[in-house]
Amino acid sequence: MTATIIDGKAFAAGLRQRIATAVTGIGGRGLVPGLAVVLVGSDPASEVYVGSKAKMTVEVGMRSFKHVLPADVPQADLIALVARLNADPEVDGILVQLPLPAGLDPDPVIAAIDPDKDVDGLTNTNAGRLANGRPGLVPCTPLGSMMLIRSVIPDLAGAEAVVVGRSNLVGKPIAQLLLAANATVTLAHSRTRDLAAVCRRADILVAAVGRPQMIGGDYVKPGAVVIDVGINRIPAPERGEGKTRLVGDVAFDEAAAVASAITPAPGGVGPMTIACLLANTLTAAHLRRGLEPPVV
Ligand SMILES: Nc1nc(=O)c2c([nH]1)NC[C@@H]1CN(c3ccc(C(=O)N[C@@H](CCC(=O)O)C(=O)O)cc3)C=[N+]21
Repeated sequence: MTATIIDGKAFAAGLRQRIATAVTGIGGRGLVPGLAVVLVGSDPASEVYVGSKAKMTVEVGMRSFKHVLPADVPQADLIALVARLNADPEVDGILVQLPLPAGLDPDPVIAAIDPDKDVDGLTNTNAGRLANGRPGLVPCTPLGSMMLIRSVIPDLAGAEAVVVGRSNLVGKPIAQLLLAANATVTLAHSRTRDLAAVCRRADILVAAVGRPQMIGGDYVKPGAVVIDVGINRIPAPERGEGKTRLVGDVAFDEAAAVASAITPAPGGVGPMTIACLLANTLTAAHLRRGLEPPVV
C-alpha cells in the first residue's frame, strides 16, 4: 500500500479562508478579533515564527498586537503585561511564546492568562474543561491534528487510537479529543513496554514524542492513519556543510509504505497549528461576548 499524503498546508490555507469569511461576517457588527503575541527574548527561530503568525492574523482580517520583552525581564513585569492584555477589550486572544528564556517560570505566567483569552488552551481551567467535556479553548496542535484525522476518518467511534507522547501541550489533549470522539485511546510514552507492538494496534497513530524519525514502518498497522506531530531539526550534510533539515517523529517513507494515510512533516500538522490559533481567537471573540462561535 502507498499512503495518501494528508496535505496540512492546503487544509490550513482552506481553514484560514473560512476564518477570514467568518471575520468579515462579524465585522459588520463592529467586532474585529484581536490576537496579542508576547515574545520574550530574541531567539531568531521564535522571531520568524511570531512574524508569520502576525502576518496570517492580519491576512484573515484580525488585529495583531505584538509585545517583545527583553530576555532579562522580571517575572513580575511579564505577569503585569499579561494582566493588561486580560483587561484590554481589543484583545481576544493572548499567546505567550514558549519556551521562555532561562530564569522565567512559565507556570505562573500561563496561570495569569484569562482562561477565556487563552487561545493556546494551556491554562488549568481549559485543560479541566477539555477533560470534563465542557466548552473551552483547546490547544492548537491537538485541534489541528483532529481536523486532519477527521478529514480521512469522519467517524472515529470504536477506532483504536494510540498517541505516543504524554505532554500537556500535545499528547494529553489529543488523547482527550480522541476519547471525546469515541475512539478507544491508548496514551503511550517513553516507558511503554514494547512500544512498537502497542503502536501496531492503532487504526490511528499519533506521534508526538519529539524524537526524529523514531516511529518506523514496524510501528504501523497496515492501513493505519499516521499523524506526525513532530518537527525536529537534524543535520543534513548531503545539503552542504552545516546545513539542517526538518523531519518528523515518523520515518516517513517506511511508514507511508504501510499506512493508508499519513501527514508529512513539514507540511502536515505544523501549518494547522497556526490556523487553529486563528480559529481559537475567533472562538474566544465570540465566547467572551456570549455569542455562539461559528463552525469553521
Ligand atoms: N505558546 C506557544 N504556542 C505554540 O503553539 C508554540 C509556541 N508557543 N512556541 C513554539 C512552538 C512551535 N510551533 C510551531 C507551529 C507551526 C509550525 C509550522 O507551521 N511549521 C512548518 C514548517 C516551518 C519551517 O519550515 O520552518 C510545517 O510544519 O510545515 C512550526 C512550529 C508552535 N509553537
